[in-house]
Amino acid sequence: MTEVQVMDADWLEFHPNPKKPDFILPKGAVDAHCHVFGPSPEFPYAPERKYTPCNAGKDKLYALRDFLGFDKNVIVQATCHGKDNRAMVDACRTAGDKARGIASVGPDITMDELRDMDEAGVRGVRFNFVKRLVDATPKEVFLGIAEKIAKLDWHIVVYFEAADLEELTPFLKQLPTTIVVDHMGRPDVTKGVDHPDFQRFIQLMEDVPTIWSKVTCPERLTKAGYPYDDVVPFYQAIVDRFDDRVLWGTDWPHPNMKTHMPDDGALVDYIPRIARTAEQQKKLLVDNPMRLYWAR
Ligand SMILES: O=C(O)/C=C(\CC(=O)C(=O)O)C(=O)O
Repeated sequence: MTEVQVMDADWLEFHPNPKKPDFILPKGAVDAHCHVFGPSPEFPYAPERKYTPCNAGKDKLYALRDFLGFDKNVIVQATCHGKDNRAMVDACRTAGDKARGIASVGPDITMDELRDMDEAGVRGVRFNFVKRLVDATPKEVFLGIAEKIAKLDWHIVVYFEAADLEELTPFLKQLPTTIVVDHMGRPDVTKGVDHPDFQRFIQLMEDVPTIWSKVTCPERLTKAGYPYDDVVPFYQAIVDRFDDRVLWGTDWPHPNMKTHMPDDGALVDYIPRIARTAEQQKKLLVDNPMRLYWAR
């Protein structure tokens, strides 16, 4: 019998009717960080998951894409689906050239399986180090996966929290591909841009020209709450230095938000505070994601 997977009691569902953004996105803009959840039971959540979300399938994602004015999506495998990439791959196939994917795979993945995903639009894997989301994976396992995916010219998305960066740095420097760091490595924004923890991240991007950053998730990083003023200097510090290596995304459907659910239209309106010039905005929303995900 199919198990009914009920969302967690404290789960916050995505915004039911976001505002139409005032900020007009440049033509061809890419939402380069979002997820699909299920829908279960068609795409069941993984037994090893740490949370059970609401269903948030491809149809809803693509309706939001069109409503906000985006042209394309990059769909990142969320941990609630473990290493079962079917929902994400199905969403990519449905969107055709309008979506790319980031998978989560184990060490036993074969080159044939990777090639199948590549044909569907997958262009990378995600290594997750956030302890509340996943059980730890040995670094040698990640290095083995990195060697395989490098053959397909994929890249690696890494998700970690600021406190873990120092320990992770030698590992990141060993990875053979481009690396994209989720949400600027999740700085503690109460410490300020000049704190050694955030300066360490800036220094890493200075030292390693293949490291990119997503300038995403003010709703997650803020301590002050909406309109997320406290996160603005962090984004500007990264975008002003590395405007060729930054990506932006909604993070829809906003997993594990506990304080509030952001309005996706208001998140789009926040973009001009992250990237202040039209040139920076075009790089962030069009040129950079196109170079990384749509080169072929
Ligand atoms: O959207 C995100 O990046 C953030 C997540 C969830 C997540 O990534 C996952 O489950 O894979 C989080 O911080 O809870």
